[in-house]
Amino acid sequence: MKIALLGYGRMGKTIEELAIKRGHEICYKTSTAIDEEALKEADVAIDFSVPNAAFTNITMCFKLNIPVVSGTTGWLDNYDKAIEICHKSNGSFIYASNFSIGVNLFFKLNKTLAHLMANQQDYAVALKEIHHTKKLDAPSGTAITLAEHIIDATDNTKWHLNNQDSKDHTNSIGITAERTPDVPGTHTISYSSKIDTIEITHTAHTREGFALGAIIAAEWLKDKTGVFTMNDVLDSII
Ligand SMILES: NC(=O)C1=CN([C@@H]2O[C@H](COP(=O)(O)OP(=O)(O)OC[C@H]3O[C@@H](n4cnc5c(N)ncnc54)[C@H](OP(=O)(O)O)[C@@H]3O)[C@@H](O)[C@H]2O)C=CC1
Ligand SMILES: O=C(O)C1=N[C@H](C(=O)O)C[C@H](O)C1
Repeated sequence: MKIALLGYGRMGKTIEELAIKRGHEICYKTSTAIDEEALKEADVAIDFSVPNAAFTNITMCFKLNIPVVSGTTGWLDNYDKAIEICHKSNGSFIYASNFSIGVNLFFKLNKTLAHLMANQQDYAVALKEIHHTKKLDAPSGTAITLAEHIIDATDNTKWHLNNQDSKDHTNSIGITAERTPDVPGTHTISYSSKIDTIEITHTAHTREGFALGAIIAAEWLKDKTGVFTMNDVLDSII
């Protein structure tokens, strides 16, 4: 498979290494605006760029009819617009806030725990994410996905970033975002009462899990048309 890497930073480089080991070719890589002629050569594009470039990169792939997998976080205000363009141009697209298989299993665990805790009024839920100091967005995309899944199962109606504002936080899940050098990504959900705390944590030891999941998603998407999620990919491989 010929892969174009849109964004050649920490993730782009890790994907390149693993993709070559899986027998793929990196036919194009960029950390700036796309060269359309070069991108046209690709069977699939993988976008791990920056929040303000993701929408342009993704919609360029739709225009050129290249299936695209995106893991870039912090651009989701434009997600619905991207989906509309994808459908109109008969494109192929998967976005995930986290492509790691382990995190996607952790998403399922989080949903199950949220359902169990839904009627336990003595417990307060909280979310914490820790990432490296180079991360541009906070909270992480993964933390937002985890919060959204808890909101779907409980009385909580929104989330907020702790220490950022003093608005009304009734029925809102507080997310603490900590930045520590070199941490690939750690997410914890805790339910605390006066008596005890129930806590689940996913700790990424390296970026390989994110990269491998994105490549598996790209292999899966290559010959399909439509908008998919990582759940669609996992349902077919687990
Ligand atoms: N979904 C998932 O599983 C995961 C998602 N992520 C997300 O992926 C994104 C990238 O993470 P990471 O690799 O660590 O970040 P990096 O900063 O290491 O890489 C981003 C790269 O994108 C480049 N870039 C800037 N503008 C453009 C453009 N217009 N087109 C293409 N590339 C551009 C940057 O170049 P320059 O440095 O010159 O600006 C940089 O090389 C982040 O949003 C992060 O949150 C990360 C890990 C897992
Ligand atoms: O920026 C990162 O590094 C990561 N970003 C993603 C996110 O925002 O959730 C996924 C992973 O946690 C690493």
